[in-house]
Amino acid sequence: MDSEVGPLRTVLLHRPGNELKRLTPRNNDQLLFDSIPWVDRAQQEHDAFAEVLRGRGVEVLLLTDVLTEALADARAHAAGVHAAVNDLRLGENLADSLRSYLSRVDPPTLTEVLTGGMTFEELPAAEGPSLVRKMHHPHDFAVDPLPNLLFTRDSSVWIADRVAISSLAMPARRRETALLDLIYAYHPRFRHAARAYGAHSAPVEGGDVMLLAPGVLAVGVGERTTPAGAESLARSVFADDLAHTVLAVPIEQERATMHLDTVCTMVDSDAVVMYPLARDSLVAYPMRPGDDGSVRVDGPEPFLHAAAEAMGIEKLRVIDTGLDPVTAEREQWDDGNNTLALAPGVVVGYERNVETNARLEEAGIEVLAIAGSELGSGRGGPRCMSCPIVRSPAD
Ligand SMILES: NC(=O)NCCC[C@H](N)C(=O)O
Repeated sequence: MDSEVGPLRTVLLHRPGNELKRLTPRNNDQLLFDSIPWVDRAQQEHDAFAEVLRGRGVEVLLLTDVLTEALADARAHAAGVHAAVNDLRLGENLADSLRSYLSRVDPPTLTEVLTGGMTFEELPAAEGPSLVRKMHHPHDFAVDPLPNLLFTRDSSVWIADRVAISSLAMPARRRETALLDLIYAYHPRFRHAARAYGAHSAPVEGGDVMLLAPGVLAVGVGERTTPAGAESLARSVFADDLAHTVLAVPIEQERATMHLDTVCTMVDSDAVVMYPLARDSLVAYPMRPGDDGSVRVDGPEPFLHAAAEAMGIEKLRVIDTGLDPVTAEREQWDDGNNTLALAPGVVVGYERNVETNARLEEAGIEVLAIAGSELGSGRGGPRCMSCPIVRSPAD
């Protein structure tokens, strides 16, 4: 897979489950949601999203299915138990008894605990007294839920035939990495996939990584991906000969622009949709392989110019969303720029971004509009909710 827009063949999604039912007004900020989603409706919206993809011939893999399949391997099961139990939170005794309980549950039950978490009152009955159990509120989490699994884009990234497990920046998301690691290490379909980059390196999140063209990557650097993360990703893809240029693109360190794909996504082989305010201000630091495994850095220079040059095209077209600043800001917040390309010139977008979608259509881009009133409460659109695994070449 070497582009953002080549016909999408296989994608990894996560149908939201019980982990969303754990969100309350007290924990939603920490768990990176802006409101409390209506879970049944979020599931309906997600099912409709998956149907749109299947209707266009895309094979949809669901994260809980592949996780459960992977957990059938005893080594994966042990790794899953290890990932669920936090000794520092539970203390030695409770941690041991939870480990011993989980090591006996079947794969679907372990998947449920790993994704939906477990509260202290849901812990298996205790054998002896435990200060930890006594002093925690019954609704405290013994195992944290992972509501942001929904955004499969961020936790792993396929570059050519290699998979990079992200190193996630926010504490609420860090354990996602362990689940993806387990899927790619033990699922029969993936266990031979070669790795790029690594989960224990400096933070890089998939929403910041864009495959602009074969051999050319852009990496947003801001609230999530750090300069060190972008540099080591570049080093890793250069060493594996997966890219000749990586553009590090600084973005505002704010919630509204947490990833590069919140302000810019590709809609055609030579075109992007971009938040109007970013259009003239985005810059790039081009990185190229230097001598002896070093990374050469140039710039900063205007992003659009650096991207076109690295892609070997005359110009990277920006679809003019022509919006007034208030509409632009509203639709950016609602993931108007966060489209998922199914093929060159065909994208999925949230229906609520009426103006952005209209401008895309006027520019000849087909927009498959989906409902996202509940899905969007975690601040992510169709690109965030999808991890492409296989795309055909764009041309
Ligand atoms: N690529 C993306 O922009 N993903 C959206 C992630 C939203 C999630 N609530 C987060 O804050 O990480």
